[in-house]
Amino acid sequence: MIPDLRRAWEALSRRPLVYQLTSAVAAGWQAEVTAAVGAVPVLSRHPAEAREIAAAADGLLLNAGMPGTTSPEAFVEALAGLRRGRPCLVDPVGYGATAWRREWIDALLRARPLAVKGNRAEMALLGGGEGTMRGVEGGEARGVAEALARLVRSDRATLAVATGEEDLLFFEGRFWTVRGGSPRLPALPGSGCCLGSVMAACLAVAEPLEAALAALVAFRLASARADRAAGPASFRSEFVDALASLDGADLDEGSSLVERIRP
Ligand SMILES: Nc1ncnc2c1ncn2[C@@H]1O[C@H](COP(=O)(O)OP(=O)(O)O)[C@@H](O)[C@H]1O
Ligand SMILES: Cc1ncsc1CCOP(=O)(O)O
Repeated sequence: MIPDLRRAWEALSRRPLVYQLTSAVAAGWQAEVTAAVGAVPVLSRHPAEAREIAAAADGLLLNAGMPGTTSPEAFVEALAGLRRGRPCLVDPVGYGATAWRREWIDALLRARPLAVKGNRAEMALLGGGEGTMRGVEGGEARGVAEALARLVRSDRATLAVATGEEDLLFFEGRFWTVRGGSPRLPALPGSGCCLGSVMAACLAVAEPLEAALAALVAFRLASARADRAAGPASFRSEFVDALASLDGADLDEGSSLVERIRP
């Protein structure tokens, strides 16, 4: 049975506060989509206040995209401040691009976040498969499903997601896929970062599987609605409008994009 995505989406009306340590290149868009789905974004990057902000947050997003010199310290502080039972999502942007980033993200996963989500190459590399990275752009990937399962079974996260033409999710021993949407979405730098923001918001108010699938489906639905935009800039704003317009009934309907599979 497909999990209740409507329930997860409608729970966003509780307006969770989502603390997001993320890249400057995507931060504005991430704040925008967080607000568009009804959640409340906060994005300070200073280590001196990260613990206090995290303590007040309903959920935390750690995005490794564009680290500054104090990011590792700020991430550690945020993890220390997050209240027990509140979810943390790690987005391992650019995993494998440099040795330093690889070690930094490996260390983050030792804190056992609830969820980890990246593109196929990032997730393959993170979980011991094969992948190529060009800057933060993912290329070829092999062994993605095995990598997701390995990440969860080795206790580095409870739920793992690899995005791509078809999103793949692993949770409690089961694989799920999500299809559809517009290929114009991944062409925009920061679209995966935005997915991390909405997924973190959903995780703050709903059960992990429902929450993660609701965010994945919402992105597919909204990108399909924006698909006819004239160019990348209008696609982006139509995508945000579409995301803001989604309701529980849309998510019910969008459940048809989800499938449970046995790879
Ligand atoms: N071929 C595709 N068609 C539709 N949506 C896609 C496609 N590839 C990726 N997506 C979606 O675009 C967003 C960004 O995914 P992706 O490019 O894989 O990650 P990243 O931006 O982190 O590299 C996600 O919401 C993902 O589901
Ligand atoms: C271009 C770029 N450089 C560092 S982070 C970043 C954004 C990557 O965002 P996404 O992985 O969501 O496309």
